[in-house]
Amino acid sequence: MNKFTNYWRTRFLSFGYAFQGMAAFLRSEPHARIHALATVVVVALGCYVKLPALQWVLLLLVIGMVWVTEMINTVVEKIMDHVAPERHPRIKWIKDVAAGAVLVSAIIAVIAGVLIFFPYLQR
Ligand SMILES: Nc1ncnc2c1ncn2[C@@H]1O[C@H](COP(=O)(O)OP(=O)(O)OP(=O)(O)O)[C@@H](O)[C@H]1O
Repeated sequence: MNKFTNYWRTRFLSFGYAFQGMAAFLRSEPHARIHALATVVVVALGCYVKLPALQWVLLLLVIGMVWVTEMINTVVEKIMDHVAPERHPRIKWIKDVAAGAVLVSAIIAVIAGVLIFFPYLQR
């Protein structure tokens, strides 16, 4: 196999692993299924009120931010549980700050959602 083919084969496999990661996250984390449901509801509402492109972009950005922070928070929790199963104030700090990142993104997403949808729901 030449270098070029090998490069694309490796990239293709990496995509496969990333999809496996998303599937594992959805399978194992109840939070993920709540996010999935919320995402479907919000996207359906966006289609119903026929959001313009720019508002779709903003909505998708905040939805993505919640997913990404939740996935990273879950990874942080799993790493800490694996490498340091004992209780320790530093582990509490790490997990609390990671959870705080999810909270920040969720609060921003709710505010953005209200600002985007409120004018449509008033009509
Ligand atoms: N090893 C530990 N040492 C000290 N505090 C911990 C430890 N593990 C968890 N905690 C505390 O308990 C909280 C909850 O941790 P946990 O790992 O159970 O996550 P969780 O928020 O319940 O996530 P999930 O519901 O996704 O499992 C942490 O934010 C932290 O305050």
